[in-house]
Amino acid sequence: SSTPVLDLLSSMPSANPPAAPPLSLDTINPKVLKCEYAVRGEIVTLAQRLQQELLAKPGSHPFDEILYCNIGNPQSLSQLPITFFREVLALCDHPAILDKSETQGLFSADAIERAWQILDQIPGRATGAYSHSQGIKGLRDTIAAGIEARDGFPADPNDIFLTDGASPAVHMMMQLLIRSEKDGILCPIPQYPLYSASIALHGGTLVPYYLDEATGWGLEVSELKKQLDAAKSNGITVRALVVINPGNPTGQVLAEENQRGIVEFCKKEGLVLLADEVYQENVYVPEKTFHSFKKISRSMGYGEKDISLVSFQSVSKGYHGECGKRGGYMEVTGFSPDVMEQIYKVASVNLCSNISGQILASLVMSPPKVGDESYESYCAEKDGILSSLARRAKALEDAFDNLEGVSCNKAEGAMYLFPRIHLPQKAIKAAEALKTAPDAFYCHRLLNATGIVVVPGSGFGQVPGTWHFRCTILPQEDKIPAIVSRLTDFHKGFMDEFRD
Ligand SMILES: Cc1ncc(COP(=O)(O)O)c(CN[C@@H]2CONC2=O)c1O
Repeated sequence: SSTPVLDLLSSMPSANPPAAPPLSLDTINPKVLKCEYAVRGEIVTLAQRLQQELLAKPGSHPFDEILYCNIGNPQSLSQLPITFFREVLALCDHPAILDKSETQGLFSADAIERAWQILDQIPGRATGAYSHSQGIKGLRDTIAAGIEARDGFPADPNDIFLTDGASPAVHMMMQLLIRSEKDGILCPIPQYPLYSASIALHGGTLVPYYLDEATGWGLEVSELKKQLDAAKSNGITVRALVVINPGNPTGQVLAEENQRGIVEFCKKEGLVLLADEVYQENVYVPEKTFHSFKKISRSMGYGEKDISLVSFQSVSKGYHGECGKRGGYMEVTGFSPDVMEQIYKVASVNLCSNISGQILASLVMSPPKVGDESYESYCAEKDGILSSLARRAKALEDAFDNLEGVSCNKAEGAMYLFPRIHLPQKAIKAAEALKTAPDAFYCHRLLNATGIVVVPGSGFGQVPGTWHFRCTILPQEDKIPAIVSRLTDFHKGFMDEFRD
């Protein structure tokens, strides 16, 4: 029966409904409030303010420039992009010049050939069009071939999702895995705070496992088991294990045997292994080699039916450092077809990732080969960047190690150093008086005295009672001596002021 008119009228909104209260911290999603991302936290905000003050009033601070050592953003610190990659990108984005005779003189023959090859894989040769939601199939074929060449085991292009950097891929997996706060994700401590932020945003629980600083940030399977059992006893269902290899902020490169133990652990406990491998090209010590978890698991005889493994890659790191191009992928293996369909559905909500990032991801996984015209120049650029990063890592590691009360593990890989600072009680009390973490207090004082921006260890997590900060190895080599002397002078003054 129809609803009586009176009911309809009473249910009609009144002519002047009360204005909705303006949004406040009390009325936004509490998961957003809980989320934190220290890499661009309040130290960086202060640095940006100081930078404005220096611009407005040169000489207003005891330094003439801000040195951003807080973020792994190589090209913001003058690192040059790889010529071949940029040639291909430019040609793909303006195909009209491909046919011009003068182009032959401006671009390498193999870049022109690669651009044609890529454009032939894009419907309508239009880099301005939406692509397949997993990314252009031809580029996924290239990336799969690159993974196979790296690992020696098959890779399926249909397992690859091209994303706007690794970050959205991580968010997608957290969205898939976390059903409530009762779902936990095992994360390393110290960790890259994308993970703690994403888990918070998706309403899950971060289950910490501590890397062992005394053994060069070793990852002990016994620690994984201990933390897993503790979480279970608190009613948490642990869904996945995050491993960052090479590590951020810790810089360690896992030994193969350690990786095998981790794969066994995930298989035995039924955990999805989330392998963050964005620094796979950043290994600086001869005694370590990067092995993907895909390669390790397959070499143990574990296939699709034995372990669920998601591997993340990015164009932001390595020797290419193309952070702003927002390229990357996740290779999703060991999931059932119907779950893969759900992941595809979520990817399709964002339509597709940006095409430049997709092209770049394919170039990173299939760079110039022996015999290509660009091969020698490509190798010179790549080796030049990586050997310089290795020298900078060593120089800064030695500098930190020479500071009173500071110890610094070797940066075997990645782009960071994470020195431990043994702060005097006087400094800790001074920090407490300011209601700030002791390492944040140190970083603030460092910034105000030298213009050097580093991130407090509390932004990555650390064993309670220990204090660290993270410094990138990215400032150009000619700036390293000035950084070292500024840092050393500051630290001496700080310790003179607060020594117990
Ligand atoms: C371990 C790790 N995973 C994923 C990402 C995300 O990379 P995308 O650019 O591909 O999204 C980063 C970025 N590194 C951050 C950014 O700079 N400094 C850092 O610690 C990272 O360090």
